[in-house]
Amino acid sequence: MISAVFGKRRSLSRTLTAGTICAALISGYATMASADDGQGATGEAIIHADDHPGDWMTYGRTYSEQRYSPLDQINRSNVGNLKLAWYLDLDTNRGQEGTPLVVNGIMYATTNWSMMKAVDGATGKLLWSYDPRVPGNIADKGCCDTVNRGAAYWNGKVYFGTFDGRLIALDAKTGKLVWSVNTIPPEAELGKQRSYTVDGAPRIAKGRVIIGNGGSEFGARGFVSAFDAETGKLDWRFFTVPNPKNEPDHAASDSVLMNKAYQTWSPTGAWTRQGGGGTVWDSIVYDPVSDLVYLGVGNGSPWNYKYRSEGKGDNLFLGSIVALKPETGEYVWHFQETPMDQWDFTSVQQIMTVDLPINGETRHVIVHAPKNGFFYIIDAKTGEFISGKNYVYVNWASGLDPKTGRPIYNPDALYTLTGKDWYGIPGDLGGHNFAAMAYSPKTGLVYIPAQQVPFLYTNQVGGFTPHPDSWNLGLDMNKVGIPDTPEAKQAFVKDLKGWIVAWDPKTQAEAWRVDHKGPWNGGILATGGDLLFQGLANGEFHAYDATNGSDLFHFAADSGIIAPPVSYLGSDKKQYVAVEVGWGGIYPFFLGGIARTSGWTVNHSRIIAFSLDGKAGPLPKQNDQGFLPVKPPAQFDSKRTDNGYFQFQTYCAACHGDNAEGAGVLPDLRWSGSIRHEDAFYNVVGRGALTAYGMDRFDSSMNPTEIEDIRQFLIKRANETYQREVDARKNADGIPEQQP
Ligand SMILES: O=C(O)c1cc(C(=O)O)c2c(n1)C(=O)C(=O)c1cc(C(=O)O)[nH]c1-2
Ligand SMILES: [Ca+2]
Repeated sequence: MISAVFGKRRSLSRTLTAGTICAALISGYATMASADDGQGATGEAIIHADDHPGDWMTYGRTYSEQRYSPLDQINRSNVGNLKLAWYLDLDTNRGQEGTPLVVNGIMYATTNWSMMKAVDGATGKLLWSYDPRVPGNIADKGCCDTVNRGAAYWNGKVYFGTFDGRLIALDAKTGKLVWSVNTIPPEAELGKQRSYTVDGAPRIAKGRVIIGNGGSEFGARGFVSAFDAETGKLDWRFFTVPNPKNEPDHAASDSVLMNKAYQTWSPTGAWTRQGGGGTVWDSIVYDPVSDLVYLGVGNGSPWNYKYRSEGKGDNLFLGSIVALKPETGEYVWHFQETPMDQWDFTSVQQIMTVDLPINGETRHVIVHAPKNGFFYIIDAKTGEFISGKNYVYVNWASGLDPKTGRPIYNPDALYTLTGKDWYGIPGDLGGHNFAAMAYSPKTGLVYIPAQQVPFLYTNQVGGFTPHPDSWNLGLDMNKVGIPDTPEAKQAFVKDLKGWIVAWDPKTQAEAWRVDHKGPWNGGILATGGDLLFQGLANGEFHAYDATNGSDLFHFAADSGIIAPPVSYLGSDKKQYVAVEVGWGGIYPFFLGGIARTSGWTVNHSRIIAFSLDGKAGPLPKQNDQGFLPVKPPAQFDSKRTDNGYFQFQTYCAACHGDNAEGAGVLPDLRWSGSIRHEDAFYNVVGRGALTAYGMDRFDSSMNPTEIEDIRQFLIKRANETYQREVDARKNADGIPEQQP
């Protein structure tokens, strides 16, 4: 890829060699004049990332987002001696999903609640931090924890999105604000059913900062915006689903939406009120070889295809990769992986470009492992489907049409059309979610943090009824949870799996795998030392042999890890491997107690960094008991608990856990002091006593009787589960016995 870029830009390489770019960066002349091809000095430095492999300048290290570091001081023969070099405690104990950037030895890490920390990569010393003060009451405007996946670097500035929709540029040296813009235009905010949050990392192409958003579980119409990196001025915007009236938005997407996409939706489905979805909440990739920006487009809103689009049409561009021109946002091509989405099958998962030998020629391709469970190889220039094969077990499709790549549906999986429940694999969390995969050019393998988490899709009966302040899926929220019987739980837990698939894209087959305890493990880093690094849900950090998966090193990080590691050189020229530690994201939030089966840890969020001569370990011992069961009030009103369950599953479960069992990130409401008194509970849930901590007030979505019903339900659940939770604290793993 590098040679392809160099070949194309010979004029540039004459005037500005990779060496001078690197030297310019290191001596701080990052503001040097842009090169003539519009990439700018930072763009060239990212394109030539392998000339300064000690940096990690963009989300996936290179524009190809392979998450491969050529560094090899740490390798298979010495990784067994890896030691903790430093750790930095974070000020939020929630899910940490960030990929830190490293430029000239300085780490820029974003953390939960959209905070940014600049840290000396060799010592862990905090240089500055920035808190954009996201209001606590908007945590429930996003589906999946107030996470943040990372930053972008350009020309002496660092950029990141905030959960309340801002894009912020800071001076990389001082942490001072340079500019801040609201990325959500007023016309997109259509009341309480529409909800936008920003938790993905921005990417920068040719001086434009491109950022998307999330919200399709509530009601949202997806779009990305490109802002001038220097000024923050809006350059272009691209909506991923049509305007409900098929009118121009005066955006870059107008022509393709009106001429191509609108016809793939029914004119009067619920999408016209609910936005249609298609949020671009994770992957946005610029490929300098094809000179295109790729968007990974998300699921439909509402999920229910029968309600959303009256069961008609493919619903472009849901579940698609869309390619745009970086300068204008003009549409170039698309490839739809999941037509007629009704499973939350987002295609936002990391888009990676590689050069692969295919039928005797080297082709520059996109490789993609979206939620739907298939591994796709697509021509990066044209979007032509080359091949696809399932990388996990799937039951919704028997395969892909070899010519078009369209899924061959299992008719039973189309549950909104059959009207019958569907136990889908993958489920809504996908065969692979945001946890990044990696590719090693040395082994030719793609390493996917794969998982199996089934989901019972059940239609909402009686038509689509949206609720403000709640997920609006068109599904029956009373049914999507797991019944609290040993049989139901055991059957479900038996189907939960998490592992690394080492996937050979040349043969479209699994080469080998490494099994984990359960789903929801961290992203993967591959290195020139023939190593893979991955943190696990059970709080361990591992190094594996990239050629065969042998486990070569592990470290007790004490808290679940979901973020991807990075590797870099510190100012001392030593190789470090670092990762953010912190259990959270949607799996423990929504699945609650069930998620504990991946490994039960108490969340102490940190950044940890390793080197061969580190002297900081092991980590200090901390409370590993978590929220301890408290004997609940004995009395509850059993006439109110059914409605309490319905209200809980509708408004509370997505953060506090299915059926009121927590997984240790947010308070486990069964043991909360506030369930002891009606007023105390109403003060929190109805009047917002804890908004500063992320707990919104719900008095505009529920009346006091409904809120009291929830309290009665919580007391019932606390009584049902108290003894088994007390007993579980005596087990080695803290998981109640009947959950094997
Ligand atoms: O449809 C959306 O807009 C949207 C947004 C997000 C998000 O912003 O984090 C997630 C999802 N969907 C989603 O489907 C999903 O599985 C998911 C997991 C996570 C996470 O960070 O744990 N976010 C999201
Ligand atoms: Ca989604």
